[in-house]
Parts: sequence; C-alpha cells; structure tokens
Amino acid sequence: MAVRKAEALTHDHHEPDDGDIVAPPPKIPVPDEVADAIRTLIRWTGDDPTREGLVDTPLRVARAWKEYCSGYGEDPQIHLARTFEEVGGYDEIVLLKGIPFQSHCEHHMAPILGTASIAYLPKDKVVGISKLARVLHGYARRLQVQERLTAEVADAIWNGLHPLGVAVVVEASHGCMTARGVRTPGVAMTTSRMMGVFRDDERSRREVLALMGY
Ligand SMILES: Nc1nc2c(ncn2[C@@H]2O[C@H](COP(=O)(O)OP(=O)(O)OP(=O)(O)O)[C@@H](O)[C@H]2O)c(=O)[nH]1
Ligand SMILES: [Zn+2]
Repeated sequence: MAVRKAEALTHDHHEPDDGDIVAPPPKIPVPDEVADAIRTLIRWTGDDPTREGLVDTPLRVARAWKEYCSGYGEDPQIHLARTFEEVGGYDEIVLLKGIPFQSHCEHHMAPILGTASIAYLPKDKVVGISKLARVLHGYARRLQVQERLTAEVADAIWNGLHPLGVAVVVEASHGCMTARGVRTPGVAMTTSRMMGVFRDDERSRREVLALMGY
C-alpha cells in the first residue's frame, strides 16, 4: 500500500528524468574582439587557431572565463541580507569548515584551488549556513590574490552580520607556482583574518582555530 502511494506521488509530481528532453541553457554571445584576442594568444603560443580542433576554442575559452569571473556580476554582501534573529539565544561559534573553492590569481590568471573555513560568533543575527559559502564564491569568482579574498570574505561577514567575531582561514595552492614559474607543487599558502573577539581575545582565537582543525 505504501509503495503504491509512493508511486502515485511520483507520477503526480512529475520531475524531469533522463528520458526528458531538456534544452541546454542558452550560450552568452561573445564579442568578436574577445574571440580574436584568444585566437591571437593561441597563435602566439605556437598553434594554428584555424585548425579543426581549435576553431570553436576561442568561444569556449571566453565563456569559461566569464564563468570563472562571474563574481563581478554580484555583490556577495547581498547573500547576508536575509538573517534570522530568533535562534534561541544561540551565542556560540558558527563554523563552516573546509569549503572548497576555485579562484584565479590576478598576476597570471592561473587557477587558485583551495579550501576556506569561515566562522563567526553571532551577536543577534545568524544567517543561513549556505550563505557563508556563497559569499566566499562571490569573491573567489574574480581575479584575486589570496590575501584580499580572505579579507573580503571576513569584512563582508563583519559588515553584514555585525557579529562579535569573525575568523576566516584560507588554504590554497596556486597554479602559477605549481604549473609554471618556480614549478613547486605540493605547497599551500595559508592566510587568515581574525576580527573582533577572535583578534582581541587569545582564548576565543584558540577555540576557533581548534574547531577549524589548526
Ligand atoms: N602574495 C601573493 N602572491 C601571489 C598570489 N598569487 C600569485 N602570487 C605571486 O605573485 C608574484 C608575482 O611576481 P612577479 O615577479 O611579478 O611575476 P613572475 O615573474 O611571473 O614571478 P614568478 O611566479 O616567481 O615566476 C609571484 O611571486 C606569485 O607567486 C597571491 O594570492 N598572493
Ligand atoms: Zn599567479
């Protein structure tokens, strides 16, 4: 009986499945000058941008970069606008630990791959936990240096939630160090920004770093 009920439910509430034809999302137009710039780069690095395998590459590269840099189209602070004030007087650390992110360094436009741990000590406002990751990605999807990314995430939370403390620790490896230049894989850069009690109070700082696993 329960099974039949479940079947009826799935048929009533039709969800797209593998058999449905779903149109791919429309592709954004790429200005000629952008595609030309990528063709120029391909030629300069030693390949022929008119050969079959590379004909569509400038458009793909342009759209990929628009996606890597989609953070320019948003103000990440906006994700912190919807807050909850009724959380039963919760006044302990809130931590989202080890959030994977991707960014690109502003010096070489090479990938930065890493994780961030974001914590705050609420005063009267808490935010949906996914929003901390959204703020991170909003700043990561730009051309960055790791120090600024770390500071921007912390500042956004500080200004958006007016908490008692904010702690952000970012660990990342930089493609410009692994794939080129000094070519030293396996090293990670760590940056942190501590604000409020996490900066001023040694015990609070130790507590948040321990929760983060440091
Ligand atoms: N502090 C910091 N440095 C970064 C970051 N991303 C890349 N870099 C560094 O930026 C520096 C740019 O140095 P330059 O001497 O101008 O450029 P380069 O000749 O390509 O340097 P090499 O990478 O050493 O070959 C390099 O040392 C990079 O490792 C970052 O997020 N933060
Ligand atoms: Zn770089």
